[in-house]
Amino acid sequence: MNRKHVFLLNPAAGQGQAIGMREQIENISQRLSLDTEIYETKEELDAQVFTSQLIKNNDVDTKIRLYACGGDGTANEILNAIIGHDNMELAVIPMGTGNDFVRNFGDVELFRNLEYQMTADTVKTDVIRYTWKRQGFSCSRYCINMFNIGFDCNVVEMAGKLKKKPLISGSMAYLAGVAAMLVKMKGADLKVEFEDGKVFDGKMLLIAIANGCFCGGGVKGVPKALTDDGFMDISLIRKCSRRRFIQLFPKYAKGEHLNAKGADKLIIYRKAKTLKITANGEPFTFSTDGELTKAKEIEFEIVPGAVDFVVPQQIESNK
Ligand SMILES: Nc1ncnc2c1ncn2[C@@H]1O[C@H](COP(=O)(O)OP(=O)(O)OP(=O)(O)O)[C@@H](O)[C@H]1O
Repeated sequence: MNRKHVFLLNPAAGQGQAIGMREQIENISQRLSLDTEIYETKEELDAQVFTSQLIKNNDVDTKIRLYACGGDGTANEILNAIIGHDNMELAVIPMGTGNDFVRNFGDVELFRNLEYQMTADTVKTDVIRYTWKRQGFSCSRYCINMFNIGFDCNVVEMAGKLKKKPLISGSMAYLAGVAAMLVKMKGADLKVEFEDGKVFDGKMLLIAIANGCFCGGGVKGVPKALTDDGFMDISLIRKCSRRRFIQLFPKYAKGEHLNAKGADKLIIYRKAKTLKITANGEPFTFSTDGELTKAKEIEFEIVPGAVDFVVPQQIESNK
């Protein structure tokens, strides 16, 4: 089978570092005699549109490795084009702000090594399908890393606004977003229906529905999530005082909050294959792999082993 390597560079991700990769990609491709194409995304959803077109024009004997050179948002767009198609592999070169999905596979720096990426094997990775109504029509899309609603989602929203200001980097914007949201402590008011019939109905600080553990640039908010166990992990933190959450936050960031004192009363943590969330009132904002949407009701379902994901390993040097 033939093999092609297609790099999608997102100039809007992180600090725009993806654009600087062009020369390095060309040099390595030449040295390893690889069939390579480079494409610079032009706008939101362009990575998905370009990939769909590529799949349409592909012959059945060519395997394509697609490299999301950006953050989780770029990877999400490629995922939504390749899902259900044979001979497609997803690689992520972390050049975004948070780069949270690759953190599930160890050293982020390994993912920045192009040669490792171009020669690595893939692993089967689960994804989460979600269905919601847009202008009366039912839509389904896929998430590779995490959904956030409430506190974490509000931080993403605030950080997105701050990032546009001059001299504020992505990580600074995220920290400022956390600070702003600690002042507001705005959560969400939702009905959460678990697959075993249990229901949580009311105000909460946040809920995360996760395939991977990390959000917000390394915050290990859903610490038991595994990308290949056939389950999504659901972490719900009940409404609590600012003081209580500030106490908990250092543990939350490190993924040590589930064993903290009083955590059993504050946190509902479950593994599940399906889940339904409905707004008690106005539609709520949710973040999918860091991108924001509004919905009144969403249904989630795990799709086990849906993607061949490239996991680079250190290559032993001969020197
Ligand atoms: N040329 C472009 N101009 C503006 N936006 C673009 C362009 N190309 C892609 N995008 C959009 O940029 C957005 C951000 O990309 P991405 O999520 O990969 O980076 P990030 O937000 O810095 O990283 P992370 O999600 O890991 O924090 C995506 O919504 C994508 O659709």
